[in-house]
Amino acid sequence: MTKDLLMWDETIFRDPEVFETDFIPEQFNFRENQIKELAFKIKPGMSGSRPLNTICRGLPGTGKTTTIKKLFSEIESHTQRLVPVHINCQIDNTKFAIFAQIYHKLSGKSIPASGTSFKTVFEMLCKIILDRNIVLLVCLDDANYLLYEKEINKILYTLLRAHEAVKGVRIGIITVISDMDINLMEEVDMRVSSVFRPDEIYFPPYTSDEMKEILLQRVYQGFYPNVIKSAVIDIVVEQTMKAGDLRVGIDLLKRAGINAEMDARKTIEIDDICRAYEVSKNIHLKNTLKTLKIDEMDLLKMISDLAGENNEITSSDLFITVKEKLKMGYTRFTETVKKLDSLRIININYKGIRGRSRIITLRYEPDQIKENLRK
Ligand SMILES: Nc1ncnc2c1ncn2[C@@H]1O[C@H](COP(=O)(O)OP(=O)(O)OP(=O)(O)O)[C@@H](O)[C@H]1O
Repeated sequence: MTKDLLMWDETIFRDPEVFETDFIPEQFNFRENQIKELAFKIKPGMSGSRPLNTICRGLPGTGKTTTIKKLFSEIESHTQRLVPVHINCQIDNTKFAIFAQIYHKLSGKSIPASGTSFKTVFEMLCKIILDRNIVLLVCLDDANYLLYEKEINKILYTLLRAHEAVKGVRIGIITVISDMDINLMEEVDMRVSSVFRPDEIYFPPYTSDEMKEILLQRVYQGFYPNVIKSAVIDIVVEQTMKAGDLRVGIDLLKRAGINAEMDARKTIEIDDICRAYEVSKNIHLKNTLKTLKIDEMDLLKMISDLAGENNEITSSDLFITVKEKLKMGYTRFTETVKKLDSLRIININYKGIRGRSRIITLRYEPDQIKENLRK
């Protein structure tokens, strides 16, 4: 019986890979300007000069990482002079871990887990750069993760001033930020800002038509013909726009396809999408929560606790508790509430004749939020 199930080779997926999170699409529309701009900043590195520093900014799922990965593979296919290194700061978020990753990329070797000082790693790295006469281009993706412990200052300072420590070393930096409220230049100290001077490249959210075209492309590549009707795709687009993150739509297609296959059907129906959405909608939540600062997470957890007890939450009552338990000031409190609203995690409704009293409600189940808060 098990054998029959596993060997059943009829599938509606032509290429399941296209629904994976690390899939790099061949066709990458609506980001031509960003690619062009970033290429222009990087270009000096191709002939041995230092690339210009940049900040790529945009909400989650707006194609920042894909743009960079595409450009990096283009660089690698044209030159060995400029060496791009992509760092995922969600995973590597200390100075040592980041430089160890860069060393690994350049040498193919890992740093021994213990006993190697940062100074040694740095010197080994600079030696490779000089010996091979290369220019380094480091992308700090999801750099918001470096802000928590102010680690960003140590990392940027070391990268930006490397040429002062070792003459001839050239390094360009791309930082990627998915939090629209963070002004990186305000977060770094003077020693860094005086040499960093990045240009910003903005990645706007996709419109509904753009989302539809991107998702249609995945459908053509990922499913066999006629697996999903146009009207059903429209619902996927609608749900994706509601969540505000393209990843939700891609995940939704994959899960809906699996749902249809589990029922041994050859077409994806609306019900498959609705069932899938219950899981896929968390992708956006997870991506959004990861961009929050610690005190913002604390406030959200408090709202979730109160909402879980079926309380009506007015902003004035909430502030009394917040002031007492989180020691948060009023300005920061209103800023954070506004941010949670703009990220579509909470809703703010105005109540009362003069509309002064604000009621806060969650857009998700309280438990769903608490489960996805990393802490
Ligand atoms: N223009 C596009 N065409 C096709 N697929 C796209 C496009 N933009 C984004 N995607 C897809 O959407 C998903 C998210 O893209 P990406 O990781 O590049 O976003 P991001 O802005 O870096 O997000 P985050 O800030 O959360 O890291 C990926 O699966 C990517 O393939």
